[in-house]
Amino acid sequence: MRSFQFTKMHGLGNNYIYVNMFKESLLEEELVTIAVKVSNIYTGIGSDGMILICPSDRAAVKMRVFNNDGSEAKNCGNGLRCVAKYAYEHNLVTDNVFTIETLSGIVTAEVFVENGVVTFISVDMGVPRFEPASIPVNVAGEKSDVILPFNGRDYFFSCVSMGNPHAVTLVEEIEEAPLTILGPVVEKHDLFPDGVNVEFIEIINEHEIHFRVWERGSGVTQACGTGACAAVVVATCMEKVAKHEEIIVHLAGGDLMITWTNEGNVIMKGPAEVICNGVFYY
Ligand SMILES: N[C@@H](CCC[C@H](N)C(=O)O)C(=O)O
Repeated sequence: MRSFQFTKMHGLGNNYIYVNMFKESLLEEELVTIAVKVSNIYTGIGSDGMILICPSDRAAVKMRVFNNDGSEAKNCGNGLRCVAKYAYEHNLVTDNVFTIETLSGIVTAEVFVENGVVTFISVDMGVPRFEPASIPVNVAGEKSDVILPFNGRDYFFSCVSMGNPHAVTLVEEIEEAPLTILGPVVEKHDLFPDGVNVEFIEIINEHEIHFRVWERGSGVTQACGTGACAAVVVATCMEKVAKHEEIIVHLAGGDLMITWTNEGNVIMKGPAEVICNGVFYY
């Protein structure tokens, strides 16, 4: 039987099994199976997926993200904050500001430290992309908006890439959003050849929104960092929230602070927590 050491961490309840690939050596061809195994709540550890913290020749560290169905994603906002905390607290980096490579590019993270413990993290998530091919979404023309009829009602989804694909729709009452019914239908809709993360948002005022997510490859989660960024970008384009100001996104697991800056980058700020450390046998 083989084994590896892991740390389970969460960002606002969005929890992953983190593996330090500076020390561990998992076989590439087994990563999908291992991600599914560790995520299983009955026979594994139980998580939204698995995240590898790897050496990088382009940045201080590299993050690889696997959803709990084994699919690999190109980005993860809550994962980035947890990776930043782990990297700083395990001396993989020495500065408070450092870069993290993802499959969708390199981002910069800043950690805020109290008594050697990282309590808060800010990540420059880069520039959102709207072109249909960059999401990808199968629509003609330049606009990435789609209307999906469901249960006698038309849902208008604005699509945006934050390195991974998002479809965001506005609802009147967040508690009434058909998260578990419409979420999986949109996630696997033919319009989205790579699948999509599905977000429902309710505008509270020009500085606050409610947010619920159905994540591609993981289903309902407590929070989605890239989804919160996408939500603020879409709400800004619809002129529902203040432009270039910090917006508080209320997720099921807590709050994220998101700013779509004048320069075009999206800044995400929020916490990250360690749950436990252990050894996984497989
Ligand atoms: N929870 C993440 C996003 C994880 C990947 C996503 N499910 C995908 O497949 O793109 C976040 O915090 O951004």
